[in-house]
Amino acid sequence: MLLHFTKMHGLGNDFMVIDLITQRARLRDEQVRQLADRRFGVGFDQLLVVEPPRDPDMDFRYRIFNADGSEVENCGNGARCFARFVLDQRLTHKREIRVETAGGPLTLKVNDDDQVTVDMGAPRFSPATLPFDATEDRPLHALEVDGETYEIGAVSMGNPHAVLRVRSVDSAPVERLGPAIEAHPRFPRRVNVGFMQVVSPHEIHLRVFERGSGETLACGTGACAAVASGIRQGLLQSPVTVHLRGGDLRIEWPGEEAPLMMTGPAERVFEGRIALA
Ligand SMILES: N[C@@H](CCC[C@H](N)C(=O)O)C(=O)O
Repeated sequence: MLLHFTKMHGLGNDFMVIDLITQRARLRDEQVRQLADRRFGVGFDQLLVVEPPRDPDMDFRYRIFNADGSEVENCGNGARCFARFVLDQRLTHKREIRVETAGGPLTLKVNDDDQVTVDMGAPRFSPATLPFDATEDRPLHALEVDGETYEIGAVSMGNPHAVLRVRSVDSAPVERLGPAIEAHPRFPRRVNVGFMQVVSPHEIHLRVFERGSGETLACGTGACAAVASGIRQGLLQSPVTVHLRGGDLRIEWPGEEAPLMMTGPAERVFEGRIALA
């Protein structure tokens, strides 16, 4: 059976997007991993699946799978691509779209300049929400990795994030510390790891080693988590421009229970058909 797909990206964080409203398919973990392979498959950081909503108040259900086949709760860059996809494919004519995700409902707005603004909900800092094995909810937690202690912010954006402040993203030990923190036993469901360089209260550089996908050129939920953690620590003030390797995101957060708003681009690259093995 041939499955129609669209290849998209948000700041170089790339996606295979499949419409399972007009097509039928059931993907096994190993098929996701094969499709994600950049040599033997289509190649992507995440697979995004568009389905009909289960809740009648929502417009769509949107499921997210990492390149390693694991299903996850949330994806910020994916949410923007999702919004462009359902409009471009004429699955909706709405420019403000409500979607169900495994991490909770999201509201997406396609702006007149075609940038997409996503209401990402409020960040959660309580260790149990990630989950993270810690007794207290604090702005920074000491985490021991390979005999050294690092101070990390722990933030849930529906999905779990550890944020580590570094002097420079260029010299940050992303390849060494990323996988070690991702699989740290204090994060029983693993974690996305952000390396944040503060430039000014309104500007940071960020690299993210993503759970289940490795380092990506950009991570939307990672950008939100870094800004929330930076504001909570008194290092940043809303709005914040986040410079990622693939480009910039604008993040706004008034604080407390208010939602984080993320604005950035979403691009279609090509379309194709593939036979499922
Ligand atoms: N690229 C994403 C996040 C995708 C999911 C993440 N790897 C996880 O496992 O939670 C983004 O833009 O937010």
